[in-house]
Amino acid sequence: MTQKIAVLGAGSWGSVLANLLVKNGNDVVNWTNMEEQAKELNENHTNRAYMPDLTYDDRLIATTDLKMAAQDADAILFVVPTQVMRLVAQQLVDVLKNSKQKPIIIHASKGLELNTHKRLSQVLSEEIPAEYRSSMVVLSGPSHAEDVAKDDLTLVTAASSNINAARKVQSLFMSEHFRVYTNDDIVGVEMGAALKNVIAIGAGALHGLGYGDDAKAALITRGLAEISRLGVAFGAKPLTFMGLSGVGDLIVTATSEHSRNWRAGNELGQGMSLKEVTNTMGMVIEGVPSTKAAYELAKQKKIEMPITDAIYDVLYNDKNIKTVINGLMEREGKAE
Ligand SMILES: NC(=O)C1=CN([C@@H]2O[C@H](COP(=O)(O)OP(=O)(O)OC[C@H]3O[C@@H](n4cnc5c(N)ncnc54)[C@H](OP(=O)(O)O)[C@@H]3O)[C@@H](O)[C@H]2O)C=CC1
Ligand SMILES: O=C(CO)COP(=O)(O)O
Repeated sequence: MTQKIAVLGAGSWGSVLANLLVKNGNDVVNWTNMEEQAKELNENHTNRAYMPDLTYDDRLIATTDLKMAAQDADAILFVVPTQVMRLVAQQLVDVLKNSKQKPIIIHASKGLELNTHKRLSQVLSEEIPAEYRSSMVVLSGPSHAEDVAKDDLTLVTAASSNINAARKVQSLFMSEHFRVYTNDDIVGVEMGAALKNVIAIGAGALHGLGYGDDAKAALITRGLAEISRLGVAFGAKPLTFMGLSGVGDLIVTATSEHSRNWRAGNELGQGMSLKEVTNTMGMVIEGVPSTKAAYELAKQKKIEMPITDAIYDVLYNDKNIKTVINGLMEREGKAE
């Protein structure tokens, strides 16, 4: 049965997921806060600032009217940057109060909220009262908008404590190019998603400085150990970090030139300042705020995260990258 789906956020990932959902036969409205962007998507079927090479399906409708997008929707997919998720959820509540049904709330963003350190499903649950939603599902995994836009092959995870809701989301997104697994560990999936961006900045920096494959493999492996340690301290299942939303997403983000986090690290490694990097990226670099949130969470829980500490020092204390790498290598010998 055709489902009415609102996709909130029309950046690279939001617009490409909206396009996928349309191609899967759903009625999809993509909400953006920019009039010009909605007009471009509706009239030219392009979104040049974010996905310059893609022509979108002409059945995709874009709007700046949140009520038109989300009222009476079967599912609402949030794909806005982490730090504005709460704001957008607050805007949505009035629309939901007047809706005839309770939608499934899904998000596909990756990060931790600054100050509260909360996961995004926690933020959404706090802002959207349970009486206005049916369930909460997280979509995550190794998935670059650039690859999905080309109908390359992508495999992700739909995580929820409500397995029926995860299955419903699985069926909404599955296509011959896009395969979805279900998972019941929402904590592990969200922690893996947020923390891999931190390690990807480090991997990009190693590349920018000219380090070789051994160094990158070591960073990814020891980075995964840190991600798992912090995630497990918050109740995640250790095995989740071995799956698509864990090591899978870490591999793609820490090695792909499509990754904004990897590219940010690469530019830092080549000597650009963080300000220059963020000003020129034109898209959200989630790993920057998530590094701060992860650093503070680790301190709170007394979890040892030397790589995260080192990346925090580079981003927030203006430390030299080579100096922090030397510091990591000179730590006392340990058992793996
Ligand atoms: N790109 C990808 O391949 C993937 C991204 N993700 C995740 O998806 C999330 C979104 O990323 P992505 O699409 O890449 O980001 P982009 O930077 O491409 O797009 C984000 C969009 O959100 C808009 N936005 C910012 N603030 C608001 C607001 N208050 N209300 C409405 N819209 C707003 C931005 O507008 P403006 O530019 O004007 O600020 C922009 O259009 C991130 O958490 C990311 O980690 C996950 C998997 C893959
Ligand atoms: O999450 C992603 C790939 O799975 C996208 O990562 P970037 O935000 O670094 O581009």
